[in-house]
Amino acid sequence: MDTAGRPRDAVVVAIDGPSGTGKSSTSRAVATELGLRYLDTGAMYRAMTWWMLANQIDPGDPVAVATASGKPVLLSGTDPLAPTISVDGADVSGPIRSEEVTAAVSAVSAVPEVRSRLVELQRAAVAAAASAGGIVVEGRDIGTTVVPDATVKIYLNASPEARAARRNGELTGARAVGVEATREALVRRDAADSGRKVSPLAKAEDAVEIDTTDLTLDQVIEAVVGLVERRRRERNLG
Ligand SMILES: Nc1ncnc2c1ncn2[C@@H]1O[C@H](COP(=O)(O)OP(=O)(O)OP(=O)(O)O)[C@@H](O)[C@H]1O
Ligand SMILES: Nc1ccn([C@@H]2O[C@H](COP(=O)(O)O)[C@@H](O)[C@H]2O)c(=O)n1
Repeated sequence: MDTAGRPRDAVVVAIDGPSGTGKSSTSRAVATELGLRYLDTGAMYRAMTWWMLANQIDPGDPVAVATASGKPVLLSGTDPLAPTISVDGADVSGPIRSEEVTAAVSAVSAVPEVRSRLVELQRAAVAAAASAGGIVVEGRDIGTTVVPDATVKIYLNASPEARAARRNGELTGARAVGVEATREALVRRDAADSGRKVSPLAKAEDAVEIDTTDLTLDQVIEAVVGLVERRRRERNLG
């Protein structure tokens, strides 16, 4: 066992960064390539936000959100090839990506009671994955708060322009709002996430920062896999 009580060969990879830097795409590919589980913590905050909206609780009312934060039953599936998220037994993987949820998620995520509940669930998922070799966890505060003793910590970054172009490339139909509006929305959300008091979006001191602006997704995946494999070799030699 290591100092965290995990099997010595269990690997925890923390991947943090602002929206549109490639965390989900990179995390799922790295987990698949290395035979690890995968947890999308952003989907958990989105699911909590979706539940608040569905139950007519004002996301801008921190007291109401805090009071209700223990009610929804959230369940994350950690298969990187088919990750899932359900609320009270219902699959919400589609609805949590709506514009309404995206506009409200930062406010809900700033409520301390929401964070303490979801961090508890995230740590339980990390512990459960240890016997299966480990897990890649993506989010905003994984390396700083959720798993500060992670085997490898990565902080992905990219210019707002590159991130907006990528995000805009995903938006279709009525959701396509133009790259400038997308950039403004990303910058607004980044500011809210990094400016909040409780576990803000931040790079852990011991995280490796990768600027993905001019890298292809495959190059980012290759870089992260290389870092994990190097750390595994160092630990086996230690
Ligand atoms: N290095 C890259 N070069 C080009 N496109 C990329 C790169 N990384 C990711 N993408 C694309 O950008 C879009 C956003 O990627 P992804 O969802 O992985 O970002 P994210 O950081 O998880 O965003 P969010 O935090 O909002 O979920 C996807 O369409 C993905 O394929
Ligand atoms: N560890 C985390 C992960 C996410 N959040 C909040 O959720 C929002 C959505 O995350 P996506 O990865 O789906 O973009 C994000 O903007 C944060 O407000 C968080 O607080 N902590």
